[in-house]
Amino acid sequence: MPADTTPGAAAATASLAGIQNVPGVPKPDPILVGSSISRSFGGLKAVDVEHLEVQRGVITALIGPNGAGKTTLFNLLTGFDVPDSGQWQLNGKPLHKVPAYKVARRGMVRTFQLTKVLSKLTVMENMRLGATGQRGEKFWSAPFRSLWKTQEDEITTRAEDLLTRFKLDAKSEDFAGSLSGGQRKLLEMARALMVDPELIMLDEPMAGVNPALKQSLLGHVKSLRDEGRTVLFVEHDMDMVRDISDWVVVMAQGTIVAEGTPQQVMADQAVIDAYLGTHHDTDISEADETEVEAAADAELDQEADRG
Ligand SMILES: Nc1ncnc2c1ncn2[C@@H]1O[C@H](COP(=O)(O)OP(=O)(O)OP(=O)(O)O)[C@@H](O)[C@H]1O
Repeated sequence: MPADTTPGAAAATASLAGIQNVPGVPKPDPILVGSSISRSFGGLKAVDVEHLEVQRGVITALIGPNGAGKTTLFNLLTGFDVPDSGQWQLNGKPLHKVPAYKVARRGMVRTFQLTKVLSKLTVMENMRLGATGQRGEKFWSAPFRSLWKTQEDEITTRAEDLLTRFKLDAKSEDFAGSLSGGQRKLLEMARALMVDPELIMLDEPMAGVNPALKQSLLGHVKSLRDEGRTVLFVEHDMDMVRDISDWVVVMAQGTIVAEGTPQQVMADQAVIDAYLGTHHDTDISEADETEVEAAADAELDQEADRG
């Protein structure tokens, strides 16, 4: 795999140098800090995170087997669900009990595993909706109409620029429902950028994306880091995790069981244990594959010897 030579990659690696690979480890410049975050559904503790810090300006992957609590943690952090306990801060400001639209205004937005683009609205209308929560609605009254108009123009220009960047400008007036799965993911990412977030959280950005668009999506995620944004993403596609993440956090049964660089994490026994015994549709590492192949070869050799 070619080395990542994007401008943000070297800075991200440098900012993480020397950090211990242990769950909950403090970071030198965390944009997001959370403690004692828990959420149960009936008798099941879906999330039970003691401590988590997300380093600013880097791409962090959140991985773990199905049902580990990754999406639930995303929902809690972004105000789409309410925890049983816990607190967390964005840039040092508490976000606990802050509703989702206000979380977005403060600079943290998320996308969804199943895209939430509105099929019966055009691509442009979806983009404009991404900007709601800005000043517009308050400024509708007559004395402020010209200010409102200025803001509307700014929103349109920003939407057009983002659609061009994500190569969706030709589809601006198409219904979002006519887009492919990958294009919807791009639209969701572009829409999230309407509020100019500092921290963008992507829930399974590669799910349902065809191979041709995958590279383009990876490039877009890296470009977010190049702009100085922080990215936290949930993903099962281990190639993507290996390819673009600077840091990896591993969840299993609601807790964080490992943290580290992709190389450290893929070699971590706790991670391998977390994945074993749980149905999962992706491999863990090439090293594992080699080990499995070697074991199979040895077994065949034994069979041959016996035969
Ligand atoms: N609204 C809910 N009601 C009841 N149980 C829920 C609810 N949401 C999540 N859970 C349960 O909480 C646990 C964690 O689910 P969650 O979706 O957060 O896991 P995940 O790590 O994102 O999994 P996946 O990788 O499959 O998306 C699972 O056992 C799930 O069934």
